[in-house]
Amino acid sequence: MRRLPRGSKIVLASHNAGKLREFSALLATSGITVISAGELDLPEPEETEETFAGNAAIKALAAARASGLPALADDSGFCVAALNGQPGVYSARWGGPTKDMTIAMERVHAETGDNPDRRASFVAALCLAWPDGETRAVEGQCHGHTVWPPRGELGHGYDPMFIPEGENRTFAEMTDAEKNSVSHRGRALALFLSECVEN
Ligand SMILES: O=P(O)(O)OP(=O)(O)OP(=O)(O)OC[C@H]1O[C@@H](n2cnc3c(O)ncnc32)[C@H](O)[C@@H]1O
Ligand SMILES: [Mg+2]
Repeated sequence: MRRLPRGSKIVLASHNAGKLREFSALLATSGITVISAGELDLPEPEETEETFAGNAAIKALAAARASGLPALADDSGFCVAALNGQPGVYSARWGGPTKDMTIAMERVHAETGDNPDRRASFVAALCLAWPDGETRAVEGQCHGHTVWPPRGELGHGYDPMFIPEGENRTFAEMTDAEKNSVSHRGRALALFLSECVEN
């Protein structure tokens, strides 16, 4: 399996500002240079798969083919036990056409109702795609529970309503560095660096 040489330039195939900020911190010391899909004016492909890995592959392949560079995509979501794992791969779509995350969090809260089961987790699937179509995927998870009302101004997405295991603050009350050290994305990226990048 091909590994990414140190010093490579790759496309980060995401249009989500919060993810891009976390990735740039996580990759800062990796020796990998990144350019975002937005900077290259790449279109956002439709995410038609039913799995995180499937949608990550769609995004990574589209960006790699359009740019001629290896591309790394992240497909992620919030999985709530009381909702049988929803919103899952539909996490962005629960925010409606403008991906309004306040609306998305309110929907999770409304649909959870008074169910005492507050367990939830974040999942991130990362896919590295090469312009010739080869792909490599890794996944990270972060378990915890939901809180309501939302708390904190940091982070993005569903962060204000999620407390990771062993913490009493929401992700939105933690700095990017604190969140990255335990998050689904931080864990997935650590695996990516060890399995997919030359040491
Ligand atoms: O597809 P790209 O361009 O990367 O951007 P996106 O925002 O559409 O990203 P996804 O399709 O992967 O959808 C993920 C959803 O899950 C949410 N999400 C993902 N990671 C998160 C995190 O670390 N904290 C909070 N919410 C997160 C995020 O807000 C999105 O609504
Ligand atoms: Mg998306």
